[in-house]
Amino acid sequence: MQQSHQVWVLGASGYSGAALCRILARHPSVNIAGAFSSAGSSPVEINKLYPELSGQLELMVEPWCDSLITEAASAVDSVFLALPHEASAFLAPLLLQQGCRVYDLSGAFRLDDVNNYPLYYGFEHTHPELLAAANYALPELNQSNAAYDAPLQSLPGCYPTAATLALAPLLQSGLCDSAQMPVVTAVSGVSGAGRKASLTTSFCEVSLQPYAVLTHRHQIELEQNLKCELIFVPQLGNFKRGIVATAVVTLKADADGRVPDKAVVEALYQQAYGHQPAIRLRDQPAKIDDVAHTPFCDLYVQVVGRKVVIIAALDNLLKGAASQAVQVFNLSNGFDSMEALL
Ligand SMILES: NC(=O)C1=CN([C@@H]2O[C@H](COP(=O)(O)OP(=O)(O)OC[C@H]3O[C@@H](n4cnc5c(N)ncnc54)[C@H](OP(=O)(O)O)[C@@H]3O)[C@@H](O)[C@H]2O)C=CC1
Ligand SMILES: CC(=O)N[C@@H](CCC(=O)OP(=O)(O)O)C(=O)O
Repeated sequence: MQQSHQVWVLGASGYSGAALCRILARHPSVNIAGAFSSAGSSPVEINKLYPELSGQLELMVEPWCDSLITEAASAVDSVFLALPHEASAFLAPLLLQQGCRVYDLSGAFRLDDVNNYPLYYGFEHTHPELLAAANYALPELNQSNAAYDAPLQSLPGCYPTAATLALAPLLQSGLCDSAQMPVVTAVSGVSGAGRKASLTTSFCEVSLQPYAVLTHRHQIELEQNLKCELIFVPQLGNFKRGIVATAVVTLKADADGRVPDKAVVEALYQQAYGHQPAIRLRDQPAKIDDVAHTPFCDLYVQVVGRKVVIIAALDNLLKGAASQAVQVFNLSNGFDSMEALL
């Protein structure tokens, strides 16, 4: 029998942390040695916070305290951080110093350029060396085994997971007209904003609405991933979980005016993702209910003449956060990438 891998989950009282606990609890080679909420909160059974977990998961969520850091080296192999960005930026370096492997679900280590942190995240980053050392862990695109040995695994944002998976095969193929910027519009369920109460996400206030147009922090993350400028319009939808992202690109005509046909474009996606267990290539656009509560990203490609639309759908709390983190954990530790996820 394989030895149990000891893990902590910080942010376990939040949406993505609780989703992580639920998955990790059924991982045959993992023991959740600690699950934490913010300092100053009270210890609580996770199924008191999330009654749907009753009968499925018994786990105490304890208040975090920074003095626990010194116990990390002896207590755990890995720590999952499902925390606000700045809290991750502070804690990850301390946990790495203790020799733990860190899986960070926040944006604290996603960007290459440290100067973008004040602008897009509202804080000064004090560990630029970790931005270079972190692996940007999008398993279907970053497939080098060595990347998953890095002690710091930085998980992509939910919108960038959907939009990067949608666009990468085409943009990398050289078949697109580079004079036309790709356009991405994406609608997210309200759980994308986390569990903490806020007026904008309260029941009577939520109504389909674009926000942070061209200024969202995922704009820069997407441009970094796809190595081009693009237009990104996120929208809040009045449903709980899931994202549908619609990406639009234009194909380039060759010198004789010929344009690649649908079969050529579909073959690119088949080649990139046909063997990827967390991606489902669909012949119809997915609806939210097809992907909610699943670890999949569903992709649909339509081509008419030079016009291409790629539609990606995923659960923001799973393929956009917790199940992707477990996929990455599995890759780091030599398990099947979908262990505990199917
Ligand atoms: N929601 C989503 O769809 C996605 C979220 N993410 C990222 O994952 C992270 C967590 O998001 P989400 O689950 O939505 O957030 P939530 O607001 O639902 O949960 C945040 C968690 O962090 C805890 N916490 C807050 N501040 C601190 C602190 N200073 N020290 C220790 N614990 C703290 C909270 O504890 P308490 O309950 O006591 O307040 C809670 O457990 C964020 O970085 C987010 O950007 C990434 C992809 C998708
Ligand atoms: C609906 C909603 O509010 N969504 C969040 C994105 C959540 C996410 O995945 O991104 P991070 O990990 O970068 O926070 C937002 O727009 O801020």
